[in-house]
Amino acid sequence: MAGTLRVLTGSCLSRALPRASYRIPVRNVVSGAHLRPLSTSTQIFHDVAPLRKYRKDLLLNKRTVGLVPTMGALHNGHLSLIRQAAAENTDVFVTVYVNPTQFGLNEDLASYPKTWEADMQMLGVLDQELASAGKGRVTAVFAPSTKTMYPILPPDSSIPGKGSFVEMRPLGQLLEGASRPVFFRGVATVCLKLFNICTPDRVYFGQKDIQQTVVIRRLVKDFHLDTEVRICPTAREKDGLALSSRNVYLGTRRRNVGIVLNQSLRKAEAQYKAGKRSRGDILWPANDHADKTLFEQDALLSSERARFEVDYISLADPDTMEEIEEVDATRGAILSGAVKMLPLEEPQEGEELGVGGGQIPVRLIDNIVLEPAL
Ligand SMILES: Nc1ncnc2c1ncn2[C@@H]1O[C@H](COP(=O)(O)OP(=O)(O)OP(=O)(O)O)[C@@H](O)[C@H]1O
Ligand SMILES: CC(C)(CO)[C@@H](O)C(=O)[O-]
Ligand code: BAL
Repeated sequence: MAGTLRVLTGSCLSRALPRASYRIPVRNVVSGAHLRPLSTSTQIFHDVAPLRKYRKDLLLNKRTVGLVPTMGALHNGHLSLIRQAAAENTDVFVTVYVNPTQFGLNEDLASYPKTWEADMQMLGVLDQELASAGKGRVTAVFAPSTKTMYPILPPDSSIPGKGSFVEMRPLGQLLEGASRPVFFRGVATVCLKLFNICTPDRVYFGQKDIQQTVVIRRLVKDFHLDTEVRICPTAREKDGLALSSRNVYLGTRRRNVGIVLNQSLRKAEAQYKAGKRSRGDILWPANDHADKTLFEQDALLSSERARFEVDYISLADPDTMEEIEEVDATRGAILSGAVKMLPLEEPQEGEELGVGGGQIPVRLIDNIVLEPAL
């Protein structure tokens, strides 16, 4: 049902923290069985048993836990999830774990940004803000090792991979899953583990990764997990670019062209808002804009251009992510897309190139929910 896609609205995006303001020191690392009594300050856990004990104590004290799973490299999108979790729970658990099984063998696991110190400082600043606002607090950060998360067999990212996995077919094989064949298997598997460890009352995910939210809803429903799934709106730059940990690799030239995805989706959305319902009518301006932008870039000198490939621009059913020919206005639909920003061919002296000198390909995703129109 379209209702399952409801994205929270409200103030969770309202206060962005400037990165320059990180000053709060990391506190309370807990790696063994020893635990401090319940406290308002953030504790960092690396192991399952002490976190479970901590969680149990919270339950006995009738406190509620909102879980925000992340892969670190925190930005204001993550913070918006945490603010929402803090508005709805007494305690927020943030997990920081770059899960290897969701990266295919040729994907960017090795280069995925790792900014632990900055992340902890960011959480410290945010937690102070939450304390002043009298909201729930970030009381636990769970940053497990891979041995902890995969205790029996080492993680295997190959398609026939050995191990214990959760798979959703065909949902996990569509769209993002078509380009990243082990992605949703890895996401569903690690989230099941995190949910089992943290037993959250609510879990918080960003709309930016819309197919992931559909996978998580499916996981919770199909496996009867006792938690509520909450989806928060996509935090964006002023021009509409979705915040993403991987944006640090873009550099100015690719970042300016990368907005093409959001622009294309908005053109499709305008068609829906104007009353169009057929796939062709909705998608053509999006494809047209992407094609024209691609053409423009190709025509530039290699020292000036930022080339990209469009992976998909999709109009899909909100529950199954399967392509649709016509939008049922009682259910709405999901417009989504992915582009791959290619390495710069000729980086220029003095150019702002981003992390990796403009040479790391960057996959950008975005989406717009077409709300039921009745
Ligand atoms: N711009 C955003 N707005 C709202 N939520 C976001 C945004 N970006 C990420 N999230 C959410 O934060 C959670 C953790 O995401 P993750 O740590 O992978 O960050 P990311 O920015 O999505 O990184 P990546 O570059 O890997 O896509 C997910 O639920 C994701 O949807
Ligand atoms: C949900 C998640 C933390 C699982 O590793 C990851 O896919 C992400 O950050 O979106
Ligand atoms: N935000 C989704 C995590 C990933 O791209 O691997």
